[in-house]
Order: sequence, then structure tokens, then C-alpha cells
Amino acid sequence: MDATQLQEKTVLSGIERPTDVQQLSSPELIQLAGELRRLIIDTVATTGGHLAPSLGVVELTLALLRAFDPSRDKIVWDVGHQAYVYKILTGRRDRFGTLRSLGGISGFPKMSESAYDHFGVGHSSTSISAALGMACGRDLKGRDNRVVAVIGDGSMTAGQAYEGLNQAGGLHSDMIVVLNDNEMSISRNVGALSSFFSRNLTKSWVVRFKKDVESILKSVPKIGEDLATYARKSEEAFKHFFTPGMLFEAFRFNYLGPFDGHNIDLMTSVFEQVKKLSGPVLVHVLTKKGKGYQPAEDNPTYFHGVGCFEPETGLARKFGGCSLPSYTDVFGQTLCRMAEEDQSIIAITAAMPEGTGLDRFRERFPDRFVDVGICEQHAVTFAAGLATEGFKPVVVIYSTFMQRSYDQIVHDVCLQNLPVVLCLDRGGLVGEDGPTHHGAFDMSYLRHIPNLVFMAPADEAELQRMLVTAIRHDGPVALRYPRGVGLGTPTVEKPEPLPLGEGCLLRDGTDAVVVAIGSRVNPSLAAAEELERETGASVAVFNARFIRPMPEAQLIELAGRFSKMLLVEENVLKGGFGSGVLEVLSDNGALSGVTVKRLGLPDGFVEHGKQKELRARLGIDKVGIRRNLEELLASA
Ligand SMILES: Cc1ncc(C[n+]2csc(CCOP(=O)(O)OP(=O)(O)O)c2C)c(N)n1
Ligand SMILES: CC(=O)[C@@H](O)[C@H](O)COP(=O)(O)O
Ligand SMILES: [Mg+2]
Repeated sequence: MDATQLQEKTVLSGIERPTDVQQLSSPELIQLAGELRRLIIDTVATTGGHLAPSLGVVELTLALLRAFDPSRDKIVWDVGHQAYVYKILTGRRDRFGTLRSLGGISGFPKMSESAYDHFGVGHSSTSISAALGMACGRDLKGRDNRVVAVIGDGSMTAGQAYEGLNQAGGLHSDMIVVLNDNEMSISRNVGALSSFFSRNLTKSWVVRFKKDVESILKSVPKIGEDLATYARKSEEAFKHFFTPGMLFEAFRFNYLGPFDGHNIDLMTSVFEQVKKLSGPVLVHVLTKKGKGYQPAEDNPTYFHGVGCFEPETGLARKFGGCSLPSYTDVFGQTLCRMAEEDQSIIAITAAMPEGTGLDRFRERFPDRFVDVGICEQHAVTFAAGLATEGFKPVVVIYSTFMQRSYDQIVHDVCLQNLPVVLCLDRGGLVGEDGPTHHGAFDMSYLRHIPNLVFMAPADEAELQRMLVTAIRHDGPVALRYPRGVGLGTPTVEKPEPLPLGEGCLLRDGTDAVVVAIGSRVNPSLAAAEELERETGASVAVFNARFIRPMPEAQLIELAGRFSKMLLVEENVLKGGFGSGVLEVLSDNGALSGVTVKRLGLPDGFVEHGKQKELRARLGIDKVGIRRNLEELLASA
């Protein structure tokens, strides 16, 4: 086949099984890599998604599928945000256009979606542990399949990765870890190890260290001068001496690399060799995040997880221009304003400065900004330590990732009663990222912890007030706010703090009361107003503001005045805000004579889809709240 014919044929369309890539020639593989990139760019341009991570592993994925058979060998992707190529080549090419949409394929590997997805992911740094479990299971069953964990350098900043390495080295299990080193987490990777991994091995510190080693060698009697001469000549040996091999070999891994992860033939032969080795092996691969799409190569942070864009230019697509600021924006701006006046404020992120709005803080106050890497547990205990020194640490972590820090919140912050502010962004349904990322549980996992004050704002202005309240409070505080834009409520320069444990009656009524929290307050208000306009029913709406301490006296008073009460939250109903209200009423003998209905997230994992679609489906948007109110009003 000549080059012209090759250009005209789509290699991708000829692939039916993942192992079909094993029959392809080198030019065909290069063409396939281009076709995969085109498909991913065009699809993500309309669906949004994790573009740069997947573009960076096109060749690596092809090499893995040439050397391994995913119908028997286990390939475990860390985070899974880079697995689009794998999805396309493992039977999901035809459904790829449905990526991240309601009822469509997930943006992450999902065991219920495909037998080729050997482990479900979304949170980072689990791949080595899971792969090791699979390797041990394989050995117990006497099988001989290969197990491969593919982990990024960002995900290697988390402690769990080293817990996995430690056990794997101790067990001497046959498993392969592929370290995909692109020097990036979402933003630039951080921490001591990130520079250790990096390929800048000839930089000044190595040169300095080399000199030191030379002088030590020279001091060896008789052969010292020869040793030093040899070492001086042997630049490669020196480089090798300082490679991450030292680290991984200490974990008793066989270390190979670093290799060019964009060279399919090279990577295939490396994996073919690695298959012959026994014990744990780490293959260090260098790749470029966003490879093959200039806008993503130029700005891998923006294209890490991106909304819809014009594929020709990479510019964001405009949809009729919603110019409201997000909760994240308001949070970031307000924190910066407060930090101007309060020098004790330190902002802490776990590898998500942009997502949490702390990038602005990083620019303004570089000395008071800390990125700890993907280390949510460490972030919280580190903040506790800072608090003991009189600082006011503000730890900003997505609700779903804060789940990792539960014990640190209980033991290191709340039990010690330290003034740490925990900000949980993305509280509630996040949308297209789906069940791994919904902030569905925080009200349940935080509301029972002694000493903690826990709030959720109904709008941006209230977020500002809650942040001031939190920073002025001399004890642990958590606040959670949703993903996306606010309501457009005007923000202020100097927000007033709120009285602790007090809610706010937004409208009074006679027939029923809605008690809502956080993002569900506004739709509850809209539902009550619409109901009154259209049916004359008179429904009060109470914004609880506090999940802990609950506005007890106000709740008891409302239960005395209304015989019908609707409780609305965007958290799982089990153990959530509504459960807390029921506890207050029951414990105070205020429940008798009141019919209470609760709306919130079900006892199950909510799928992916647009936030709007999911809220409608679960009956927690304005329409659903109104429908439930009507049913409550009609009940005896
Ligand atoms: C526990 C947890 N914290 C934070 C995140 C958010 N997150 C997703 S990908 C990512 C960076 C991962 O970097 P790396 O592993 O190097 O992969 P790359 O995107 O560079 O391919 C982060 C911080 C997450 N998925 N899980
Ligand atoms: C993979 C991951 O965990 C993050 O990239 C996350 O998808 C970001 O979500 P937001 O778009 O809500 O910032
Ligand atoms: Mg990386």
C-alpha cells in the first residue's frame, strides 16, 4: 500500500477488536494516532471533557494495546480522565459522540459500561492499589494474565500511590506500573518528587552534586583518581545515578526509562520486554500533555477539562452569553479581599488552584498560597498545624475529594477545635463528570462532627457573608457551595458576618412551609411564588443557612405554625440536612401534627448528565419542588 492509498483509508474504521492494532504497520499506527486525535478533538469540542490528558496518551495507549490483550490482561487507568483513546479502541467508538451526556458513555472508565474497564475511577491515585489487588487475586487463582497500572506524575503525589508501591515491592508481585510523566497535574505538578521525576537532570543541582561525588571518589585511596575520571566522562552514568530509578528501586521495583511515550514502536518493544520480567516493574514514560493539538499543547491547564470550543481555534464556544460569575469566582475574589486585610489567611489547595478559584489568590499572595499536590488528607492536617501557629488556613477542596479527609477533619481539626476553614466547592450535583464527582455526601459526613460549624449559601451574596463568618469564627468551620454560576445577586466589598445557627424566613405563608438549604433555596422560593400566583396556595420558605448548628428554635417555631413541611436539599437524603431537621423536631417533641416530606438525592449513585437534567429527573428543581408541594398540600 503506498502513502496515497494509506491516506485515503481510515485505519480506525477497520478496527473491530482492541487487539486489531497488533496487525497494523508502523505507518498505519501513525495514521491511526492522527485519526484518534481528530475524533477526540471534534467530539470533546461539542461535549466538553478531558481533552489534553487523552491527547497525551494516544501513542502510549496504542503501544499498550499492541503488547497486552485487554480481554485478559488488566489495564488500570489512574483517575481515568485520559482513557478516551482506550474507550474508542475497546468497543465504544460508535458511542463516543455520547460522551458525558445523560444516558451516554461516561467520561471515566466504568466497570458497568464495558468489560474492558477493569476498574472504575474518577478520583486519583488508586491504580497501583487496585492493580496490586488484581495481581494478588490472579496469583491466588493460579492465572497468568498481566496487570498494568497507568498513573500520571500528578497522581503520584498522593500518599496512596506509595502505600501501593510499598506493598507491591514487599510482596514482589508481578505487576507493571507505567508512570506517565508530563510534568503536569492540572496545573504544573508540585512537590519535591515532581522535580525528581522531571527530565531536567543536567540542571545546576545535578552539576553541583556531580562535583561533590567526584571529590568523594577522588578521596578513595589508590583508585580514587581513576574512579573520578571515569565518572566525569560518564555523563550518562551520572544521569542514571540521579534518575527516579533510585526511588522506585528502593521500593524494590525494577525501574526502566525514561522513554519517549510518543514513539509507538519503542514503547511496544519496551512493553514486550517488560512482559518477560518477573516482580514489580515501573516503566517511566515521558509525554506531552495535549500532544498534537496546538491550543492544548500551549495551554494544557485550560484544556485539561474543557467546555465546548471551536476545534479550529480552541476558543470557547459562546452560547448566548451567560456572563454571571460562578460561585467559585465569587469565592476567590472575596477571599482575596479578606486576605488584603487579614495577614493570617493562608489558602491551601490540593492540586486544583484553577478549579477552586485560588489561582487569583496565588497571583496576589504567592507567599500565602500553598498547593500540596493531590493530597487532600495532608492538606487538612497541614492546615491544622498552621492553625496552631495562629494562622487562619482556608482549605479549598471539591466536596467529592474532601471525602478523603474525613478522619483528618474529625481527629486533627474538630477534636482539637482548631480554627480551620474548610471550603467544599462543587457541593451537590456536578453534572457531566457523574457519580465519581458529585458532591452528594458532605452534609451527611460532616454534620455530626462536634465543634464544626457547617453552612451552605443560597446565593453569591450569602457565600460572601458565610466566608466572613467562617474566617472570624474561632473554631472549625465548613462551607459548601455548588458548581456553576450564581443567581446574579450583587456582591459587596465588605460582607457582614451571619449570626451562628440562625436561618432566615424568606416569605411567610399559611398553608405549608418549605425549609431549604444551599442551592435548593432559590428554586424553592420560585416554586412557592409560582404556586401562589397560579393556585393561590400560600407557602412559606425558610432558608436554613446552617446545617450545624441547626437553627433549632426557628425550626421548632415553624413546626408549631405549619402542619405541612417540605425539606429540600441537594445531598443524599440518608443522614443529610432533612434528617437533621427531623432529629431536631423529634428530639424537641415538635413533630406531632406535622406532615413532613423530604426531597434530596436518592439512596444510590446519580449518573452523569447536565446538572439541569439530573435535577429535573430527581425532582429537586423548581418544577419538582412545586409538584411535591402540590402533593403535600393535597394530602390529608
Ligand atoms: C482525589 C482527587 N483529587 C483531585 C482530583 C482532580 N484531578 C483530576 S486529574 C488531576 C491531575 C492529575 O495529574 P496526572 O495524574 O499527572 O494526570 P495528567 O492529567 O497529567 O495526565 C487532578 C488534580 C482527582 N481526580 N482526585
Ligand atoms: C478529572 C477531574 O477530577 C477534574 O479534572 C474534574 O473533572 C474537574 O471538574 P470541574 O470541571 O468541575 O472543575
Ligand atoms: Mg501529569
